[in-house]
Amino acid sequence: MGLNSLEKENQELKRTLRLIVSKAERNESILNSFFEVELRLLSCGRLSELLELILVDFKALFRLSSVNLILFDPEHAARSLLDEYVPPATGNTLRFVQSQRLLKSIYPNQKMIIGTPSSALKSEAFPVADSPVASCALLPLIRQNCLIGSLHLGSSDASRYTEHVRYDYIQHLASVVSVCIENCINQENLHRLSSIDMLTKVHNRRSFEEEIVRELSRASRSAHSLACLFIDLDHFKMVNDTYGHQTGDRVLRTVGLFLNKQLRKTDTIARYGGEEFAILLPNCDKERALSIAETLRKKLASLIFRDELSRPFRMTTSIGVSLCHPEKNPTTKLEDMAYQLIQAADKAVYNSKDSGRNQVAFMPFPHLEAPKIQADLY
Ligand SMILES: Nc1nc2c(ncn2[C@@H]2O[C@H](COP(=O)(O)OP(=O)(O)OP(=O)(O)O)[C@@H](O)[C@H]2O)c(=O)[nH]1
Repeated sequence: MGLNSLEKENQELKRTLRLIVSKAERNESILNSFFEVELRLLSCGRLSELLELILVDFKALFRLSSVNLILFDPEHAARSLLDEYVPPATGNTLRFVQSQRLLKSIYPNQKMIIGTPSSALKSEAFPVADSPVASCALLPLIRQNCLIGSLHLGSSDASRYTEHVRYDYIQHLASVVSVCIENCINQENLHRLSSIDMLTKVHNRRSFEEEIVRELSRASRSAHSLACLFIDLDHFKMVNDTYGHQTGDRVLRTVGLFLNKQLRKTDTIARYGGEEFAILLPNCDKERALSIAETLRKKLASLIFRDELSRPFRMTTSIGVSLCHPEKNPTTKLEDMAYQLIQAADKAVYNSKDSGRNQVAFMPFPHLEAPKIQADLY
């Protein structure tokens, strides 16, 4: 072999090596970015955060023209967690289905679909008209052998997703997405369950005590006041004794439902004790808090309850109101402030009961017991 041809072969080998190295570097960078995305997926604590990552960030991170997601949500477990979540408007959609029919028709054998979508599949997978999708990867989301959703990655580049290439990393990503979706839904529902009162479906005491600190912090940042109402049912023992415990339970449920309907979404309603409800009204001054308390008192007194035999009866309530301006107490710890606000509202209820029940009483914050006068000083 001549020197020339050796030189040529050498150059050819060097070029091939450069190609292999650059391919390996590209693969490594793809793997690294997938690894990063995986970590971000796993660190999402809320379903809304996870969906934002999938529907918005995936598009930019993977240079896609469209990302769409279908979730199988037969019992509204996911939807109920997304009350305040607004899905992205452009190009990407989030759909919930109550039956598996659609998912099974897309994935008859639970395998991912790669390539140029037929127009029927495209309109199903990328429903936003004019989505510039020339090739796509449709990934079944599977948990315990059951289709829980479908993730659609669309590219305007026809050669991006082709049947001739293996896409193990995307398949792996779909498995991680499936686990994360299931985890977020379960965790959030569990947290919700542990913070609601099972009988009345309003917040429980533990959740109220967390919420009051959060609301005080919010009020402090925005220099607003926070009003706290305690509502105690009058002579509730008599309701139990006269009409039975089950009727008593129904009264509590009705009151919880009623309070939920009366108040704003930003207000917090909790069952603080047996027959005592607590309410937080953010950004509410004294006059408004007293007027809301008076309206609730009147409306509650006009509710007609019925016992097991359909006998009608009414209930009255004693309501205590207090109010706090956290920014005026900058040296007090939020936890202490919360305790004092609860104490003040509770004391106000006590005064209302003392003055004959079925009325609203106000106790200023901070509520300090009058100092006891010691007899031997006189
Ligand atoms: N049915 C039912 N009763 C409850 C529940 N929790 C507490 N209670 C009852 O609520 C009653 C509260 O009685 P008291 O503390 O004497 O208060 P009251 O009879 O409302 O009297 P005042 O508050 O002084 O007007 C007790 O009989 C409790 O058994 C519950 O979950 N369901």
